[in-house]
Amino acid sequence: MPAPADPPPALCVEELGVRYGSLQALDSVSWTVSDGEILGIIGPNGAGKSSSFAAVTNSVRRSGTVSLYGSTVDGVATHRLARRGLRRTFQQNSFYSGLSVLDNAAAAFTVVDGVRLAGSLCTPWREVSRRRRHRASARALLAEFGIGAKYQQMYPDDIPYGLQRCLSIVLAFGAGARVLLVDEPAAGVGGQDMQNLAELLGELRGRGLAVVLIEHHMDLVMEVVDRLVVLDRGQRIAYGEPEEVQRDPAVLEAYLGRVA
Ligand SMILES: Nc1ncnc2c1ncn2[C@@H]1O[C@H](COP(=O)(O)OP(=O)(O)OP(=O)(O)O)[C@@H](O)[C@H]1O
Repeated sequence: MPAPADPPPALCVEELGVRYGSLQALDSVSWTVSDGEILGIIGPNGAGKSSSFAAVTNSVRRSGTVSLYGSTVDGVATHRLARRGLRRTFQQNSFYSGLSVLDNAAAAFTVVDGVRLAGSLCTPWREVSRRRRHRASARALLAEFGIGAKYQQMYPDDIPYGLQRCLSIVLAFGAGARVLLVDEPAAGVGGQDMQNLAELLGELRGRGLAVVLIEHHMDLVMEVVDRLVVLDRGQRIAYGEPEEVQRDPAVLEAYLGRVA
């Protein structure tokens, strides 16, 4: 009997290209990430890291093919990809700033469950119990990730910045991410906050998420990633295990050498 085929990777990116006018921001870049794995994308400023996320989520015009769990998602709208579990966080936090941390988290569960306008009008009591359920799930999610009652009642902008960065990731998880693209979570954080981020990303990997991490802080990258893609001027110049990539002369020249 033939051996069963390996399952497809969570996300498979093939020959991704992005062009802004005359600038080739990304040129035929390929990589994969699997469930329970963290893939890092690094590279100097302007290398094409954020464009990679924009391309994968179909928020810019791009060439190449992207497959989610074996199904091509070329041309699928960004919000539909999110509903299918491909979600991203941004360099800037994007909370509902007029809602408490708890209500932001409850909104994530509403996203998963869907908004039911007809239900709200015709069976409002069901809607009330649905909202109560979402708040209970939100409270449990936040508590599970160490965001206690004290912070849950506050506005996101009023909680410590390091916690805001973790909250973005927790909300994306709560909203149903199976493949999570995390864009520079450690920008502006340090010390214990950086360690908390590393633990959070490791926790999500342990829960089977496929995580793609763009990050400039090399200590965080080297602590958490399983594999690395290195970009420079839109080209993939290295791809592999962190230790191997770290020794690659092209990487030392293009990126690590400039950091040291
Ligand atoms: N919307 C845009 N229009 C035109 N050029 C853009 C646009 N977005 C990015 N670029 C350019 O494309 C190139 C790649 O940008 P990108 O933001 O993907 O790089 P990056 O690796 O994420 O950089 P950084 O580390 O500074 O965030 C850069 O030269 C950038 O100036």
